[in-house]
Amino acid sequence: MNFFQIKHVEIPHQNPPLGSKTTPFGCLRVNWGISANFIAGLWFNAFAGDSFIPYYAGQVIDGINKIHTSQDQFIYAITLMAICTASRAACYAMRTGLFEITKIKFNVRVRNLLLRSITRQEIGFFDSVKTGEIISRLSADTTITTVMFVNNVKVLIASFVRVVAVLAFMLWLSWRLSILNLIMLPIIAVVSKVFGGYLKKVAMEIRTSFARANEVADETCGNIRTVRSFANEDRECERYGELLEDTYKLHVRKALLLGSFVLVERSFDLGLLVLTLYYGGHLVMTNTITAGELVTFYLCKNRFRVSLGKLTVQVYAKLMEALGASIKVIEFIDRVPKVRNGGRLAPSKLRGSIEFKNVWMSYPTRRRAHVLRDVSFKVSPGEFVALVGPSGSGKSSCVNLLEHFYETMSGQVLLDGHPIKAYDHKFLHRVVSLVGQEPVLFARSIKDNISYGLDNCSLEEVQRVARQANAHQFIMELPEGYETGTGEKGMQLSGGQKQRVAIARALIRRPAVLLLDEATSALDAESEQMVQQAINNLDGHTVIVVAHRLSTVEKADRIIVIDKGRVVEQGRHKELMQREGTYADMVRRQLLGLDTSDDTEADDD
Ligand SMILES: Nc1ncnc2c1ncn2[C@@H]1O[C@H](COP(=O)(O)OP(=O)(O)OP(=O)(O)O)[C@@H](O)[C@H]1O
Repeated sequence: MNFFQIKHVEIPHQNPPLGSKTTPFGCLRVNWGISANFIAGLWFNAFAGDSFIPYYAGQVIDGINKIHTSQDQFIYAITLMAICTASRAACYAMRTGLFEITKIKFNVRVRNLLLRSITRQEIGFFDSVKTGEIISRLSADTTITTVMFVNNVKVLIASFVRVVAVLAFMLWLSWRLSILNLIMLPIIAVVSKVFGGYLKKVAMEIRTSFARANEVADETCGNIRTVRSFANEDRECERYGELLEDTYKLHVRKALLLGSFVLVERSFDLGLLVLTLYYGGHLVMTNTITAGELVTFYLCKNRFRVSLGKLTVQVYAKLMEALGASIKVIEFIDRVPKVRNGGRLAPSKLRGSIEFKNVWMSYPTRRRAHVLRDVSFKVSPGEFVALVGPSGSGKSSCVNLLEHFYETMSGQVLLDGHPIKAYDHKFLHRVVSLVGQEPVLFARSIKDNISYGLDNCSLEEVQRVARQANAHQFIMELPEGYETGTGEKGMQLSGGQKQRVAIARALIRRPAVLLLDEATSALDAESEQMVQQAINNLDGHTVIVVAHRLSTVEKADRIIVIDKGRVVEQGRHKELMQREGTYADMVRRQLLGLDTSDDTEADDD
């Protein structure tokens, strides 16, 4: 952990190996040139400023006493004092500039490492950690960590050097007066330790409390339409206010702690001042030291106390506070994802066969609820398969496994005979494309949304897939065509338009496996039929469709019926209708306009 060793901050282009410790404190690079100058500057600063200036101030006093016999000592002392002051100012300027650069470099590095680590976490992590907390860690906590840390390391080094230099000078001036001043050190150390411990705890609570308030603000602003439609703005603001009130109370606790600490420290200081002047006056009267030396000692003692105070209150206590804020940041940076994307398999050709082999699954947040139970089925290359079943039966969970968002508890999900996790992360998501239930678009142009994650995609290619997804016509009717912005999360498009853009985004990758999870649910019958037609015409792609509207999957090569996490039937539409089982019942209920979406919650085992 060397904070002077900064040449440049390298942001790794590749992810650091999983499990490797990547704390920001360990990754600053070395520039010995700057470090050496820097340390030398600080030493000189400390010596010149804090030892020689008081020394020559004392010499000036003694020079004044002898001014009637010679002016030399007086002039000499003033000249050297001026030189020391100028050098000190130059060193101070250098130190300030270097630390400002260090601070921003450190901040940039911590933020980069944090986002890089967060985006590598498994999807289950985002089920339990809310976006508001992540944003809070990324913004406020990284700033506190880096600004406080670097600022205090600056003060720590400067104060430490000053304490050592000034103490040596004080001992040289008068060991008696020095010892008198040193007896307070152990007491201050104990007091600092106790207060520092409390401060670290409060600082952590403050950060967590801020993160909670941020979660509410993030949720409210992110879902403002829902909040407005329930006229719940005031309630949300009250919730936010209550959480901020908690933060305020914690800040009051911190202020009281700091105040008490300063009070204790200043009381020691006052007692010591009286003792030093009393005993120092006695030494001058007995001709052990001169009046000028007492002035020098007094000035040195003040600097010693200020520096020691900084080492304790400002540095120790504030470093503890920074540590409180940084614990979560470092924890997130060092977190090893529970689902590893460490596969290396990336064959040049993928046929697109899929097999679920005795798969059991539960979500990390509800370990005991099995959402898939011994699920087994096969999908051949180029087959069009539909997953149907009541709401909550586990259809999307199958899709989640195929995307390697989660891992199975037991059993295997195979793609072309290899476990999904054996595939390279980037390769897998190029050959397996998903259009989810609520597709999310990014706040950029339609063209950029369709070509998301791909480099050098031509407009012709984008238009080709947009036509396939039945989106071209509505896009051309927009004021700026393919350059039209979609707004945050695609809010400036209708649900059906969003779905068509999302389908085009999946098709442009020419995936070997296309997963459509209720991807056409927001389309009108005509658009749905056209998109469906396009999907049916896809050649050489394996297509898995999750659908509630059973009329859309009648033409599927195979329909797999899932109920309560188990495969209960499979076959073509006709076969299943003849079987008079769950599927036939669902179709009949839908034809009669009855609800088929009775929830089948996973049972706790
Ligand atoms: N991220 C999650 N964390 C915990 N439980 C989840 C999560 N996602 C889904 N579940 C639970 O898993 C079960 C199966 O959900 P899944 O989304 O697979 O059902 P589905 O058949 O696709 O339902 P629908 O047709 O309504 O989309 C449900 O009980 C659901 O509550």
